[in-house]
Amino acid sequence: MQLVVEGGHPLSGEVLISGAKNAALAILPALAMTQGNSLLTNIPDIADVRVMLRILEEIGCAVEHDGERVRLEVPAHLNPEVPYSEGKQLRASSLLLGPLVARLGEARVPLPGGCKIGSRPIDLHLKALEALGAQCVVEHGFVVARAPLGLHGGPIYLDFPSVGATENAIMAAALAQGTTVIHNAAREPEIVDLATALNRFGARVVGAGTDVIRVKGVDGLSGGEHSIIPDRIETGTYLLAGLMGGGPVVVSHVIPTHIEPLLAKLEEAGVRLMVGGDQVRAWLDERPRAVQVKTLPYPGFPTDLQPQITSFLLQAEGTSIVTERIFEDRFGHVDELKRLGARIKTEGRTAVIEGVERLSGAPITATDLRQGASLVLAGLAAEGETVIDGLEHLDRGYEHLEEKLAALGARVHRVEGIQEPVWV
Ligand SMILES: CC(=O)N[C@H]1[C@@H](OP(=O)(O)OP(=O)(O)OC[C@H]2O[C@@H](n3ccc(=O)[nH]c3=O)[C@H](O)[C@@H]2O)O[C@H](CO)[C@@H](O)[C@@H]1O
Ligand SMILES: C=C(OP(=O)(O)O)C(=O)O
Repeated sequence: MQLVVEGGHPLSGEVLISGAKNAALAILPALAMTQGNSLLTNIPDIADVRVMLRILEEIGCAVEHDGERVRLEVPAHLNPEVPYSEGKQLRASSLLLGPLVARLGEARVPLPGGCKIGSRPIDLHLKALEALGAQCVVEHGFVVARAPLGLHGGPIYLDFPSVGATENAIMAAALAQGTTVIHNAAREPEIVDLATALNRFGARVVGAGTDVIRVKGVDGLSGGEHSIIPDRIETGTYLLAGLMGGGPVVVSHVIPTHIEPLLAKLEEAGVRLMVGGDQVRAWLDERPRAVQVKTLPYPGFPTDLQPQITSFLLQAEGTSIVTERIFEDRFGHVDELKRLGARIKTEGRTAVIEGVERLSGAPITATDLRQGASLVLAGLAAEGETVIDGLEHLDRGYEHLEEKLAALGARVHRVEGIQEPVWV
């Protein structure tokens, strides 16, 4: 499958943002700690969610998935082993470690997959679980965590505010005996959404959204209902997509405070913004100005929007500097963007972008989710056709990508294996 983007047609109009991939992928594993029936709404219909639902079925849950609603029935007995083929496809499969070891006293989870943007160890997850009394080893490709006598609360000090380690720590602590205090916790909105959902199911988590989170363990969790927060990364992606041609574009059903780090940067670049209720409107009256961007844990600029803002800055006036501080290998878009005429140099974790007035379409390859999104954005601005391979990466995290872009006036379509020219 390839995505053909016919560039040079400015986007305008409104796009409805889906539920957050990274919140859904934390709250679905949390349900493995509950017993009974639950309903999650505003679930994004994306490949990663479908894989997570298959995993939940394989460990014993009954799943009904209908568009943006998921009903889950969790029985008293669950299988502690996450199937290898599914588990290794996702980074978020690691988020079943905490719930399964807390509930069953044992978890067997394959070393996770996800975007290849650095080495992505899970040492901080394991250190957190060990602080609660679990013993963790890697055997035959699986992380095995054991706590036959149950977990007990205590202090957890994270060396880095890792999103996944914070989530695993909260979930494990929710069913541990006594109180856990997580220091240097990640503050991302998805952590707050996880805590909100857990509290609805009967957990006692306070402080989510700050760097100290307290969890008082309870004996069990019931099911419940929860609606997933809007996806701040999808929100940013569509704002930037609209701005590739000047806009105006409106993103709806969003939480504007969650994208403040992006909005601040866009204002600096000269973007005009109107924020109201659950909508943000953005447009440009003139060519954007170059800016400096540095990714940081929330509330810093999100690494998951770094590739997309890099594409936006390709056409800015002046020289922009983008520094990636979260992942050591997240410039996979740079070489592909150069094929479209971008002027970028990377040195270590920094990219220096000299704005150009014109990009031109070419065949290019998506190799991870947000890198792929940045190629689509550049393709929208490039003259002629850009043909993008590797759509499976985009499908992991963007719901109805072509339909949403087409509704904004983009000329994009999917084709089955385009015939390469044959040279004789
Ligand atoms: C499914 C999900 O929610 N994915 C998100 C989550 O990934 P993820 O939870 O994997 O990201 P982390 O916050 O854990 O990773 C941040 C940094 O910490 C390092 N690290 C992390 C854990 C660990 O045990 N040891 C360690 O060294 C990582 O290699 C990375 O350099 O947060 C990232 C940072 O906002 C986002 O880009 C991902 O979209
Ligand atoms: C890095 C990402 O996802 P994952 O952690 O699932 O690989 C992302 O969503 O940009």
